[in-house]
Amino acid sequence: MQDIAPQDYRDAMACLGAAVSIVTTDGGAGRAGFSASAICSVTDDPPTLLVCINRASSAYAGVTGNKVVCVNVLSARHEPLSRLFGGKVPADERFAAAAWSTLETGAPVLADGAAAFDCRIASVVNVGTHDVLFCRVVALQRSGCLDNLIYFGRAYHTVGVTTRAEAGSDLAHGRS
Ligand SMILES: NC(=O)C1=CN([C@@H]2O[C@H](COP(=O)(O)OP(=O)(O)OC[C@H]3O[C@@H](n4cnc5c(N)ncnc54)[C@H](O)[C@@H]3O)[C@@H](O)[C@H]2O)C=CC1
Ligand SMILES: Cc1cc2nc3c(=O)[nH]c(=O)nc-3n(C[C@H](O)[C@H](O)[C@H](O)COP(=O)(O)O)c2cc1C
Repeated sequence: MQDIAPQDYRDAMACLGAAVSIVTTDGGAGRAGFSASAICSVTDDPPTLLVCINRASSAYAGVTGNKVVCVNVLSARHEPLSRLFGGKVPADERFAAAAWSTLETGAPVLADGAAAFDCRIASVVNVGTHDVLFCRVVALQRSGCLDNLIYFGRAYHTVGVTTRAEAGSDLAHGRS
């Protein structure tokens, strides 16, 4: 096995582009949220996704205490919001920069996000510095699914369908 330094691993991971979401929580353990790219779909039955959260994150106590999260998928216009939720800014200041509602769990739902997955945390696996959260989706919200904010090469980018008025409904039916 090669001895792989964390920096070498990060340099290689910087080549793996990923969509950016804001993961939020609220409840007895407080309101919190952070920008996240380490998210993926696990299974559609039961609808489950996973989120990797650094245990050093300011959002960690809230997320694991409340046991609920909402994964708010971001569009291109949310880059400034993603920077705010990317660290060092107090939670109140992060949330003051956008409009929020709730679905079933009480975790904040971004009003104009591309999609929102409202989840209860079903199980947690500790791996190194992070916890992997397996999240059961209990409610959904979809709005204009026209573009995504992407993080690639340590910078923000956009990918999307901007020229077709029916793109949202086409995507909903799996057509491309
Ligand atoms: N999965 C995570 O926890 C991620 C954390 N970040 C945070 O944002 C900072 C800036 O990131 P970049 O500008 O992309 O430069 P970077 O060189 O720190 O990271 C490059 C890539 O490595 C991965 N990565 C970074 N930190 C990681 C961590 N602690 N655990 C697992 N994977 C990690 C991500 O895929 C990231 O895009 C990072 O230092 C980190 O604090 C960013 C992306 C993912
Ligand atoms: C584009 C981007 C993606 C990130 N992805 C994750 C992630 O998947 N998991 C994670 O724990 N932190 C991720 N972070 C870092 C957190 O957003 C945040 O910076 C970290 O939790 C520390 O912030 P704090 O000041 O709230 O403690 C990401 C940051 C950026 C800018």
